Amino acid sequence: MSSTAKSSSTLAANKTSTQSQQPVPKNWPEDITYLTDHTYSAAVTADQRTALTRTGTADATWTQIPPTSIQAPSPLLEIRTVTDINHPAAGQRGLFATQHLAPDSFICLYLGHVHTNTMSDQDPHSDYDLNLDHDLGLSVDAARSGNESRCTNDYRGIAERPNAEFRDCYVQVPCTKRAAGMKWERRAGKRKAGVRAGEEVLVNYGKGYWEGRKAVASFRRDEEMLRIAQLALDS
Ligand SMILES: C[S@@+](CC[C@H](N)C(=O)[O-])C[C@H]1O[C@@H](n2cnc3c(N)ncnc32)[C@H](O)[C@@H]1O
Repeated sequence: MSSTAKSSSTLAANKTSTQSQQPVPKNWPEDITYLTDHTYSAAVTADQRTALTRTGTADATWTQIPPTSIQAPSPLLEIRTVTDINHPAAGQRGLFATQHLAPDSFICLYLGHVHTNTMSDQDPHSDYDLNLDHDLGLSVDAARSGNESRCTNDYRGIAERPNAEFRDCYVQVPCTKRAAGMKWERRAGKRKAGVRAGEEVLVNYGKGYWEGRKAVASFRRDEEMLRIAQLALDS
């Protein structure tokens, strides 16, 4: 599963996550912890964390997202329950733009629990797992905790093409070892071609995602999940 501000009154601030007094977006699922930054599995090593930090010039083209562009909840987005019965994810949640999101503009980070890709540290059944760094063997799972991004659906069966995509970017995180007290650390963020106000934000999960879901559905003998995965693969 990679722009700016409207009144925060479009997002309810009357509920809080279980861990803090952090306001959560309207329609946020009650059983999911709302995050404002990643959490990390104990299996993620200090070396892996360091490798996520911007050090060299090879990745200098990656966008640095200024802290002012990252708001939680995001005023750019609204989580809605999909009521259109022709929508393949009807009854589930989807993510919608509250205003026009300009082409190539930053939309939202994909936050969740960063884990290693070892069998013991991942949930193969998760529908919310996004690769963070293949070489480092790290992914982000938003199955139990995350932010608005976890509600982004795949474009298959909904639109002709995706209108957003996940791109690598950097955000500033606190660092006591740096004189500035901050360093740039890698994240996945959504941006792309432009999304009209009220339009659903859709990405391309990739065929591999749906093939994986199909395999899990077959293993679980979950007919409904199998049907959805096959539909997505056929569309
Ligand atoms: C990351 S979640 C997306 C948010 C999800 N709709 C929700 O309510 O939390 C991924 C799951 O959403 C559903 N989904 C997303 N895009 C879909 C599509 N194009 N067709 C059918 N189901 C889709 C599938 O159940 C998939 O496993």
